[in-house]
Amino acid sequence: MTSDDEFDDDFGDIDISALEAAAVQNPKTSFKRPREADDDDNAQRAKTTKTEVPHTRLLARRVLQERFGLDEFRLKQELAITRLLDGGSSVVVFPTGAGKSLCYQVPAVAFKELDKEALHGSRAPEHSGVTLVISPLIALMKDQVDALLRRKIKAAVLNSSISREQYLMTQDDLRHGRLDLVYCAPERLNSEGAIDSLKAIPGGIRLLAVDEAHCISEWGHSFRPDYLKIARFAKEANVERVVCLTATATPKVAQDICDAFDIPPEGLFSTTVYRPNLRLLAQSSTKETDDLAKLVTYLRSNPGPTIIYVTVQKQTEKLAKDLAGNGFVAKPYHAGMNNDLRTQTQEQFIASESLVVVATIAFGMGIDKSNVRNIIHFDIPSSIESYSQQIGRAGRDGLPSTCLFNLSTKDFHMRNVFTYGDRPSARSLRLLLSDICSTKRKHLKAGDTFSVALYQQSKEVDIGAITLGIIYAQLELHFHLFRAAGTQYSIYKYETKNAGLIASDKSAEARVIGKPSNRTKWTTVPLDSLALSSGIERKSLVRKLEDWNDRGAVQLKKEGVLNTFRLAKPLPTTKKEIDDIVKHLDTEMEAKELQNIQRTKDLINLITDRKCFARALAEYFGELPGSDGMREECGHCTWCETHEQVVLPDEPPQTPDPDMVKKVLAACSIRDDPRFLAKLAFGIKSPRMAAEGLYKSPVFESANGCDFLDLVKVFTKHCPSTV
Ligand SMILES: Nc1ncnc2c1ncn2[C@@H]1O[C@H](COP(=O)(O)OP(=O)(O)OP(=O)(O)O)[C@@H](O)[C@H]1O
Repeated sequence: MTSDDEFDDDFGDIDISALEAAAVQNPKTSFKRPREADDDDNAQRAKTTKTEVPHTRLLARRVLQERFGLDEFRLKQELAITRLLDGGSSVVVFPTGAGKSLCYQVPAVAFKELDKEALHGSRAPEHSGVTLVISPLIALMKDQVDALLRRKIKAAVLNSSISREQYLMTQDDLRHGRLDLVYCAPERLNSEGAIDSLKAIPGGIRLLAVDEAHCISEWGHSFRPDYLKIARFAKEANVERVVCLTATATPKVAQDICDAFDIPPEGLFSTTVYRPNLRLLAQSSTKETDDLAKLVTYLRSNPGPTIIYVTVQKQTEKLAKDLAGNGFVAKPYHAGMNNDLRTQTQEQFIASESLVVVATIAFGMGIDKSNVRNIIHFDIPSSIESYSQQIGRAGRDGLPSTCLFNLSTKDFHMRNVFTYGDRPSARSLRLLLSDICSTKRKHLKAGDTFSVALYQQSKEVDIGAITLGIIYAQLELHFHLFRAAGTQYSIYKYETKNAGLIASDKSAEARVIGKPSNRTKWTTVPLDSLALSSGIERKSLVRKLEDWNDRGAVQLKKEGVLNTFRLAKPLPTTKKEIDDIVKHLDTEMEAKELQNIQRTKDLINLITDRKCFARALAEYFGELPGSDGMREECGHCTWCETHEQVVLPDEPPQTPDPDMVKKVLAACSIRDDPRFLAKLAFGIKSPRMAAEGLYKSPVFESANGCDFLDLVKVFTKHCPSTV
């Protein structure tokens, strides 16, 4: 289980290697970058930089007005944009909804204008280069691209949401320099083919925009190791300049971002998180308090569009129903709902003057609604950063809005489920490393590839999919064992639709694939062995099958996602080498767990301190008193209004009950993993627990009032063979 349903992972991009192969091979679209053109580009880049400076500010304003229909820049938009147009890189830290997107959209359009204006010749339009936007939010990319297309700005997405035809078309557009902006998810940089095609864009990557850039920092609240690959990519692809954007960056996180892309301090443009129109309230309650009644009273006296944040998907449904029972129009929203329903709820919310949406953190990113009147935290957010980002969605129109934090002792259990659930046990790490470095891969040398079915491996080693992804990224980035090379399907089968078309195909690939089975409806194509025996590349065979599918000769079915990795050196073989990696990973996971515990403490301290909330928030993000109009006291938070501390009821964790321990041990024969037993007793799900059918056992969550780490200690005594 993980708290990270904030982002849509792009793991669905699985036929990417085949698509890339198709795009590259298409003779109509293939592009060979002429040597002379490269050289010209470089020379012109050097020349134009000198002449651009006086024009850039005016040009940016003109693009803003003529292409985006807006009058003037906000905050430090103009400073950040001008710096980019002048050839520098920027880090932009503006609050939610402040207008970060324009900081890359305006330059993306302005580059072509700059080229036209340059005094000493210019790049040809098709050599103007592209702005590549990396964002973890697939839905948001699509919304932005649609909005840009409406403004006649040429933009496209490259992610798992698009069809094969759209993908090939976008690749073609890229190769011919027809796009101003292209959006993709960070996971795309796990594909060698995708990296190669981005590197081959004529005119190069003029600007790389990294959205949600706090994910780069290990100190950030949602560190994503794939983000570290962006900086590596930026160097390898010689991107001309970078803009990193985030709504939440402590000084440490901002520094990490600057360091990753070698951006000097003058490239950092940040504005205050202080929002004078937001009234920040907090109230505490005990396990016995009727929180629903309190919420209903609050909503009756604070009408208007409202988002209520809770932690788990089920709770969104229940609370929305409870509120509907009390006469409110309330809807749930979470990542598990189908896309149509999510879109419908989102659209209703945007149009509504009164709708209450009860949501997980999946709701809000990219929702451009100016009159949200209430943001309510009905659970404990994961960090001050998340809290700040979420309250930032209130009152974008500048009108008074309220943010209520309902802090209840009963919510700590769920927060801890997320905090402790993300860390795999040492046993799981050992199993994983033994599996990756198994003897079957002993013969592999640097440059060779190996493939893993991550979904299957996740179950076998009892590590959730997202954590597994993080570990693979660490093995790549910290241990330099291999590099992610892409994803592919393990099984290709087809049903014949037009036997004549297949029979008339005399290509080498068709010969190798052979005749369709006449005994079964579906013919399975053993791609790996055919490629090995024939010497024809696997991707050429895949391309042939896709081609048959496109021409209606067959209906193709693809199953079983495999992630492929290219070795940087032979995999470790000795027990010591493997143990060292396990130890290192375990130490890192422990540090991360402690960091997450501290994040919750920091947030609780902020709410329960004897201090103005708004001021404490601004200080957390490194703002000094007096900066940007921030006063000693905001005058309208719970502290400022009452000068009474919000007191968290003292409800210490229970001591693990020996009877409970006995029951857990009686219900489960596992004795090789104390963390597993502690998770079972505490109520944290895991792939192994699902396989053992233990969720329904009465012992699951039977010790939810205990401290999780106390439980680990108790169960360690019953697992003698583990360290
Ligand atoms: N200078 C401006 N003048 C008027 N409107 C603007 C300006 N800059 C941005 N906006 C508008 O503000 C809204 C929010 O912008 P945007 O989505 O870029 O914010 P953001 O900072 O990326 O927010 P988030 O953190 O939620 O992603 C958009 O409707 C955008 O058109």
